[in-house]
Amino acid sequence: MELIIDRLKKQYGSKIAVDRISRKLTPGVYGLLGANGAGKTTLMRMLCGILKPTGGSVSLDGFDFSSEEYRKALGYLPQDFGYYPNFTGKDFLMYMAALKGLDKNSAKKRCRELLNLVGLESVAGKKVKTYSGGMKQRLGIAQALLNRPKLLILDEPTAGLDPKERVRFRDLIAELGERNIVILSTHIVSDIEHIADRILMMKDGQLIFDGTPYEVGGDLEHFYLEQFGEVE
Ligand SMILES: Nc1ncnc2c1ncn2[C@@H]1O[C@H](COP(=O)(O)OP(=O)(O)OP(=O)(O)O)[C@@H](O)[C@H]1O
Repeated sequence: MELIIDRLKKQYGSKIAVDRISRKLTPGVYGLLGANGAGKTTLMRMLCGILKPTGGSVSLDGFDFSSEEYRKALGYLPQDFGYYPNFTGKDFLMYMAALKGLDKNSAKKRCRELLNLVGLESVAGKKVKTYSGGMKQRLGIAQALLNRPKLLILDEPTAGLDPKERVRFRDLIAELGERNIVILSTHIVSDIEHIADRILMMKDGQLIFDGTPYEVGGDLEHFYLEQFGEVE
């Protein structure tokens, strides 16, 4: 499986948010790191086909990102995910499953599996408005997995998770990354260090580093601050 990003660009007026990024990705977990405004969300939204690029293209195994095949292979957790507070966790997932075109029986089965996977089975019948931030985030991850995506894109997925949830999340992502392409963004360096196989660092719309946490030489936080000119 291969995701090919070719000279992808997004420009808003005179501001270039993503500056002709090219990269081939194979299965694994990719941590997209960058300061606020580096272009992470813009890049991810283009990879999800919900934001039209100014130039360039993206394809997954030869299918262009505007195609039905690409959309079917994609799972996405946006940064500002809209939950329905009066839905129960289970109803919310069933609703998302219907939107994604799953038939009722397979939706029921898949929802049960996913609630179990993200550890929400005991609160599945409770309303989302009673959930903690971390629980909502786990529900968001579950909905992104409904269609068994080959390409999973998660924008700031670790926001709001407590330490125990972080460990659970890390294990889940590592497992998914064995056979799928998982791209997750964050501006919290320590979150990515233990999760990602590769680190993609963004600054001013460009990829300024692409390598393994090992290549960084041990201290990612220091390396990151160096790249962003915040170390004397
Ligand atoms: N709709 C828009 N119109 C104009 N400029 C935009 C728009 N969306 C993003 N930008 C600009 O593009 C740049 C990249 O923004 P983006 O949201 O992709 O960054 P980010 O790395 O995701 O940051 P954050 O971590 O804050 O989400 C920023 O300078 C931002 O101000």
